[in-house]
Amino acid sequence: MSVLLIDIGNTRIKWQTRQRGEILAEGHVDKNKAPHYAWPDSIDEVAVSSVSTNEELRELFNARYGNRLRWIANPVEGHAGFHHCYAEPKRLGVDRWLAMLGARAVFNDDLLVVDAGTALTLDLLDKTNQHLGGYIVPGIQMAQRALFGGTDRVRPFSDEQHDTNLAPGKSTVACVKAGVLHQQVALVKSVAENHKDFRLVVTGGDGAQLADWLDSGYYPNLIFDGMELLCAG
Ligand SMILES: Nc1ncnc2c1ncn2[C@@H]1O[C@H](COP(=O)(O)OP(=O)(O)O)[C@@H](O)[C@H]1O
Ligand SMILES: CC(C)(COP(=O)(O)O)[C@@H](O)C(=O)NCCC(=O)O
Ligand SMILES: [K+]
Repeated sequence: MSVLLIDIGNTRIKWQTRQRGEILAEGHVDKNKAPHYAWPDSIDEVAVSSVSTNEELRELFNARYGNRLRWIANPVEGHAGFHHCYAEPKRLGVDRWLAMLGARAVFNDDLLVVDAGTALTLDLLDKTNQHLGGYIVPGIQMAQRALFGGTDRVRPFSDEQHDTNLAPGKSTVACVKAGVLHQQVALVKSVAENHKDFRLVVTGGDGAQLADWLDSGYYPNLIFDGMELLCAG
């Protein structure tokens, strides 16, 4: 049984094809290029998780995959021993929920699941699968854009591009890049410090960059792992 797993985030679409847990192929595409993208076809089942309300994409995948398609827009309440803490569980981002399910498949510990995408999310899941809550802040790109877009003189000067690290910046761009990265690393460290027994697990498009500055592994496939588990029942 082959499955196509598609994760629609606020910035881009990621996909993988899998057979019994083995990754056969993967890719990513900007949302606006999705209609003209060469989507895999010889597939038994397709699951799409989406945090973006996008009827065009839904119609696209519906037309392409018909009754093979399962659309996951919200966490499934009462799923396999997972306990929500939101009064309205459907409001929890389905990507956060799937990343927690995916992380649980790998680790039995208390978990701090960090997803560095458009937004940076941090979620605490204890050993009994009780979601204790989390944090949402702008992700790296969004935080930088807020500064460049919301001020007159903090500009993305093209003659100031360079590698990013946590050292104090010596140009506008360096100050913004180092500042935003430092802020994100410091937030994760601070939450981890307050939950010392929780294992830190990092995923998301900017997760590898973040994990470099943290005492943590990078697990790029947590959302897909969660989706595959959900599809398996
Ligand atoms: N090939 C890529 N294309 C676009 N963004 C990328 C790519 N590789 C890494 N990134 C980073 O990943 C971030 C998006 O992460 P992702 O987890 O895909 O977000 P979302 O799920 O919110 O769409 C971007 O802000 C960018 O910094
Ligand atoms: C927080 C998010 C925007 C993160 O999305 P992403 O960065 O992966 O695009 C998404 O999980 C979402 O829309 N959540 C709904 C609100 C909530 O989780 O409470
Ligand atoms: K995220």
